[in-house]
Amino acid sequence: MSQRTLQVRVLDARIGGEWPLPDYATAHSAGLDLRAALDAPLELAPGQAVLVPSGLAIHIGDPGLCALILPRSGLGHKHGIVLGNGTGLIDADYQGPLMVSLWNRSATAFTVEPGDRIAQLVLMPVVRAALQVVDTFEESARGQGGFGHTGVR
Ligand SMILES: O=c1ccn([C@H]2C[C@H](O)[C@@H](COP(=O)(O)OP(=O)(O)OP(=O)(O)O)O2)c(=O)[nH]1
Ligand SMILES: [Mg+2]
Repeated sequence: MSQRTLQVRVLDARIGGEWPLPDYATAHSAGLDLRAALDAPLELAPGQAVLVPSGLAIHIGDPGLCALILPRSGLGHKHGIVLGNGTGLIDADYQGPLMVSLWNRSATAFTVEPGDRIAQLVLMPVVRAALQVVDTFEESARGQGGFGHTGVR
């Protein structure tokens, strides 16, 4: 396991007070659960997306890292509560409030309570590309085949 320190600013005093600072739920969990720093319950209508503050700001400060915000599988599968942006990408130089775009993709309204764990943050390595323009590629076995060209079985 690799571990880094991560600078975090607590923007909502309930974090570290009535709600714990994000932590890994089990010894090998990859994600830190983020909470909804809401003042009141939030009802998400079917199809609605709302930007929810996490109450935190992070500064990764290392161009070799980023963070991803991912849905929680239970909320996503059982209740259709996923992310309005698919996946949130947090750049290493971002210092603003960490926000979670919560999207109710289901046909049923869903209520998020203040302090609910709504998404998870995963720190990831980044390899940045230096683009090299070429006229042709050395041909690979796959070539231009894609989008299911290998079939299903
Ligand atoms: O779910 C998310 C996604 C992004 N961000 C913050 C961190 C990220 O570094 C910044 C910009 O995100 P991104 O580059 O994905 O959005 P953009 O629409 O391209 O905005 P920008 O023009 O600011 O880069 O917004 C969040 O707080 N939550
Ligand atoms: Mg951007």
